[in-house]
Amino acid sequence: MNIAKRSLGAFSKRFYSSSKIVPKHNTIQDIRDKYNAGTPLSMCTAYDFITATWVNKANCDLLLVGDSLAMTSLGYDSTITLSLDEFKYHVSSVCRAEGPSLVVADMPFGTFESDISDGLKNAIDIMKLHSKVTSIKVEVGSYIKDKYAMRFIQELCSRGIPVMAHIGLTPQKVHSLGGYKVQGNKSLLQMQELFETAKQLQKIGCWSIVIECVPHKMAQFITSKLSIPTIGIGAGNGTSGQVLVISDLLGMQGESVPKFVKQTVNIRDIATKGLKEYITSVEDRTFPEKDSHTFKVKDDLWNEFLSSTNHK
Ligand SMILES: Nc1nc(=O)c2c([nH]1)NC[C@@H]1CN(c3ccc(C(=O)N[C@@H](CCC(=O)O)C(=O)O)cc3)CN21
Ligand SMILES: CC(C)C(=O)C(=O)O
Ligand SMILES: [Mg+2]
Repeated sequence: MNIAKRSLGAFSKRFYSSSKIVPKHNTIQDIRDKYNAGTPLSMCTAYDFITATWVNKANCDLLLVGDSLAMTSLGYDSTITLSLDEFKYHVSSVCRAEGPSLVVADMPFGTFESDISDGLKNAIDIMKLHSKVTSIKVEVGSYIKDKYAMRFIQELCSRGIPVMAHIGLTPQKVHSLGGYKVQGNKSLLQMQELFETAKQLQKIGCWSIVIECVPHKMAQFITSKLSIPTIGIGAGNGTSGQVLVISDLLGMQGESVPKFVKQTVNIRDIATKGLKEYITSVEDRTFPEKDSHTFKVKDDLWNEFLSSTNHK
């Protein structure tokens, strides 16, 4: 046994030291290291190749293919109507962008609620879309009321599928929550359940937790009692990191956004200004310009062409 162990050790040492199979993006361990060093984690959604290229180029730690794309990219009025096939199409396009951001993909509504084994199959299918998909994110209510989601998450974790849980305001439960409302501020019971849920999720193996729309104090308290990173959205700056929806952050839609959003630039205004300039230049024929936007043919060939036709 000693010999076997020694030779295996030698093999693995050789294998790893000469191996070129190193991930070209952040791993969960990289994120853990940053969290352990006390550095806040940045996460942002992306919905397609182009937005994913921006997120990677900006060196965002984590990239979420969020089911919010139903509303921001596809124009649905909630995340509930999004189909798994529609979602997968977006996950694939996001993953084609190169760069460091660790890709997490949401489990859309209806892909795991009816049956655990269906849910596992769908999670595996999402992971199989691209080697970049590193973790699945699952929305979960209180650990007492939502025993099903807790079990599903446990099944994923026990199979080695990394899970980022999502608690607080869980948009897929908009109807049972009665709207997109702040959570963990209504009653003692609700606050205790939120805290217990977070602890249970860590216990069953989640590697991180998104906390959405809860009071700053609650999110900070939960974060201080956990040893896995929390990623907040509308949860104050006491979490281990922050996540925002890219179209909110960059002002891509210009419609009303939740109060917790910080908009850093206004892409929609820049884009419409650029489009108006283009339209004007088309209408007044200043575009395309003679030299920079057009192609030429040699004079003698052109003359030959003209004389070969009947046209003068
Ligand atoms: N563009 C976009 N950004 C998001 O953050 C987002 C989506 N879409 N779609 C899915 C969910 C829905 N989310 C939302 C939507 C609205 C509020 C909102 O209006 N909240 C109120 C507080 C309501 C209350 O408790 O009184 C707010 O004032 O921000 C919050 C989260 C978060 N997610
Ligand atoms: C808002 C984030 C956390 C999300 O779940 C999404 O974008 O779908
Ligand atoms: Mg989501």
